[in-house]
Amino acid sequence: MVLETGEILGLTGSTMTTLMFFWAIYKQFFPDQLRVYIEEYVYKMMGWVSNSVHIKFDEFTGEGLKRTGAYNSIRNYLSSKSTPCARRLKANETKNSKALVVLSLDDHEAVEDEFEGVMVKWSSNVANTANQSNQNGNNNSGERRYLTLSFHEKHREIITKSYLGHVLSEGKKIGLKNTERKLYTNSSSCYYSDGKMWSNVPFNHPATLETLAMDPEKKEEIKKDLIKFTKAKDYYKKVGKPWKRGYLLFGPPGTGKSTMANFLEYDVYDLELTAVNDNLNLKKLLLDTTSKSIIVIEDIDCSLGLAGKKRTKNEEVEEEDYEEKMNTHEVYERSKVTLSGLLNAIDGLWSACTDEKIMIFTTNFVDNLDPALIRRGRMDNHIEMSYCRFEGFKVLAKNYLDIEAHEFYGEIKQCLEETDMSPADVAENLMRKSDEEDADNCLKRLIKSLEEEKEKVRKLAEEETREGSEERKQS
Ligand SMILES: Nc1ncnc2c1ncn2[C@@H]1O[C@H](COP(=O)(O)OP(=O)(O)OP(=O)(O)O)[C@@H](O)[C@H]1O
Repeated sequence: MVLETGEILGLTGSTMTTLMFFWAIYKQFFPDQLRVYIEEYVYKMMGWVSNSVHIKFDEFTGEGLKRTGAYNSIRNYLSSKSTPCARRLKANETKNSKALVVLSLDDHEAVEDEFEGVMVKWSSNVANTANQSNQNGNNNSGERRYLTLSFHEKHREIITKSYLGHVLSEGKKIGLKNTERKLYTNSSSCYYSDGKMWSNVPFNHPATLETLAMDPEKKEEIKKDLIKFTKAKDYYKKVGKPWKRGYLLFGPPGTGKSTMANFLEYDVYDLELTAVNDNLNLKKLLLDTTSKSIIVIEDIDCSLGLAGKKRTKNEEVEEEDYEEKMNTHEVYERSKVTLSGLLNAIDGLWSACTDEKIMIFTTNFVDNLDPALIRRGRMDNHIEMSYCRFEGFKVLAKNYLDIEAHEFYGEIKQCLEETDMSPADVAENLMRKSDEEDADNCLKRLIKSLEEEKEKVRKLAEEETREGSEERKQS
């Protein structure tokens, strides 16, 4: 029997009407709670008759209070997969995000993904749970969202052992990239009024490794070292070391030591040691930092007082005496963090509690530091930030004046070799004082300033020689 087109359309129409009728009855007469059970049961039955495996990821934890980290990571991962191809996306306004809205898979929408030649399907689902709500207000309409991963039974091993780990770690990375970076600071009262140990502000430092004036080879080395570290999770695990790296940046003021903390897209914890009450609080503060973060302790020689410095015999005795008094609460006026407290905090057991930590210590006087503090393993990489030389100057001229060559470059090169000027001072001279000021003027100002500096040093040296010879005469 061959059906005419009209008959086919009629048949389809009446089937659709019947289905819609039953659907309306089902929705109207079955209580929400019962519908959830029925839907889950049907879902299970489908699993029995097909070869597919389904894994469900709920949006909220069992108590319904907190969105699960896994759900967030998967949502981020799927956002990157679905944005270019899914037909229906949802725009979510999220706190602390760089973008105004973050796109994700809309409810009842699905997207396919491929991993090592295996195809999987992700779908975004909603179940009605009228009486369940949570305190976040995100789910107060009584809807429970979940993501379902479906794949063929024969790929169970690769999916559970490799694919899921891949999705979670990629999603976490995407989340971090999308999140606004923060700069954290600690306070002397230990806890802020909101009960937190750190307060934070959005951190949008414009400096990058590219804009930093320093020897290009050294810059490349640092870049490679940082990138190697960020990818070395498995290596650190294999050799049994916590995944952390310490950098000691030393050199004169204004050479970019503090700015260096900016070179990974990580949150920065600017730890003010003088505001830390004691060793215990230092540990608590460090435990309260997140993974993938940079902890900066500036001017470590000044922050720790005597404790961080190389000591003479007398000073060692004084220090022991001080520590004893400190334990009996007799002195309060100095930073109460001791050298051993700091060493413990850097590489004690706590340091294995969170992953991917970078510690940066800066100092103007590296020779003053106790060798225990800066030994390799604690401070893995010692980087000298030095005065501005010609290569560094070229970077600054490009940044500040948009020029790559100039007739004054020869003269400037020579001056920079004969004079020690910090990149901060060179940059200050190159900064246009008005919109109209041209590059020639800025470069002339720099040359004048370099000449003056050279003259100052020459006079100082002369004076010192004179004083030396007078002393010799007298003795
Ligand atoms: N190497 C550099 N390249 C580009 N700009 C620099 C460099 N060094 C310093 N500057 C400029 O000088 C400012 C101060 O630099 P920064 O605070 O990083 O120096 P520092 O070495 O930490 O100084 P201090 O020892 O006094 O803390 C920076 O904001 C930046 O504008």
